[in-house]
Amino acid sequence: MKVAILGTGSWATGLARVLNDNGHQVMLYGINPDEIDDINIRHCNYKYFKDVQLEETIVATSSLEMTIKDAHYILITIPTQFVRETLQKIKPLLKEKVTIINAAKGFDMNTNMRMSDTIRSVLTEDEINPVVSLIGPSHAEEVVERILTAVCSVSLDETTAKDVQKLFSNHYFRVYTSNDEIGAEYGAAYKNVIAVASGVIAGLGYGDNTRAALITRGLHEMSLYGMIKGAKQETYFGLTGIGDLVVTCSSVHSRNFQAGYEIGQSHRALDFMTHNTKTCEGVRTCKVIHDDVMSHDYGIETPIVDAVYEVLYKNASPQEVVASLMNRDLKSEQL
Ligand SMILES: NC(=O)C1=CN([C@@H]2O[C@H](COP(=O)(O)OP(=O)(O)OC[C@H]3O[C@@H](n4cnc5c(N)ncnc54)[C@H](OP(=O)(O)O)[C@@H]3O)[C@@H](O)[C@H]2O)C=CC1
Ligand SMILES: O=C(CO)COP(=O)(O)O
Repeated sequence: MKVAILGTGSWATGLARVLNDNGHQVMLYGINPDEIDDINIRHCNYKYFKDVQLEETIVATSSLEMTIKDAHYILITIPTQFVRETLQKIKPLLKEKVTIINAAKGFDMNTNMRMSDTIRSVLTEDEINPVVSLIGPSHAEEVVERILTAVCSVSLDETTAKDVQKLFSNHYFRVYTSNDEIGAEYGAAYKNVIAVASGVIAGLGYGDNTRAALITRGLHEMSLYGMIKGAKQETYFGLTGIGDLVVTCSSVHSRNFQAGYEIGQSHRALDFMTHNTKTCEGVRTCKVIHDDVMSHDYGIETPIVDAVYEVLYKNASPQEVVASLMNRDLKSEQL
């Protein structure tokens, strides 16, 4: 099978290795000449993985047309803000029906739609098979080292979910199926905001108790929000829920965690917000969710998202925001 992979960043490279290990033909589409040359000439991706030697069968190009040509699958591994424009470029190039597999986590830049809806708003049923998302606790830095990982192939269509499950699964990469597209996609986006908060509390010097409390209350908050959107509650006890939340809140590999850490250490977000160039989708996701909750009467509270919003967008002191979170009215855990 040929898989066209959008992006030459960390997740594109990590998943390219999984697919290459499984005997599939992979071609990466990139916009960064250094990353493309690294992959094609030096067989590495030095910017992201200093010590990893890649297989020569993993190739990259700046030609979207060459990447898409004869591809059975198109894997989206670019940041969410570029997904719509890239799909619009792909649309006229499609000759046969393909399966789009989304691995990006967040919302569309223009419409704030989740990713599967964004894909379906650009590409029609005549052009693509049912959309699949690959979501779960998986940092590229570990996948590229073939460290045991489990994720979900999420689709409204069971047959396509199973097809993608088979495509990726191997002895170090285990894929489950799920049909809760809404739950998985809102969870994958929401957990990035909680990961920023986790970095902030680490940067401020708090400990394991604090992180455990944050993850637990973060899960509660993200499941309430997901269910408002139509998610199944049980999804939040699975790989796309608690699994993805734990890995992103606890790992030094997470750019969202790193962002929060930097902010916690520097006691203000202004510097980070002005200078950051890394993929850190929790920053925008925080605003999307905050604005959505503020403008609707959903009947839920989102104190962690609100706190991160204050820090990122109002330049509030992280220390003071944490103190005010702790000083809220006491309540039952179920609320
Ligand atoms: N890294 C991970 O472990 C995981 C990431 N994800 C998700 O995958 C998505 C990609 O993240 P990740 O790989 O980490 O990000 P990276 O920052 O590592 O890589 C992003 C890549 O996309 C390229 N790019 C940017 N814009 C375009 C465009 N318009 N067309 C083609 N390529 C483009 C970048 O080029 P340049 O270098 O020039 O900017 C870079 O090569 C995100 O949504 C993330 O949440 C999901 C699970 C795990
Ligand atoms: O989604 C991820 C892990 O599942 C990647 O998280 P970061 O974007 O924070 O690195």
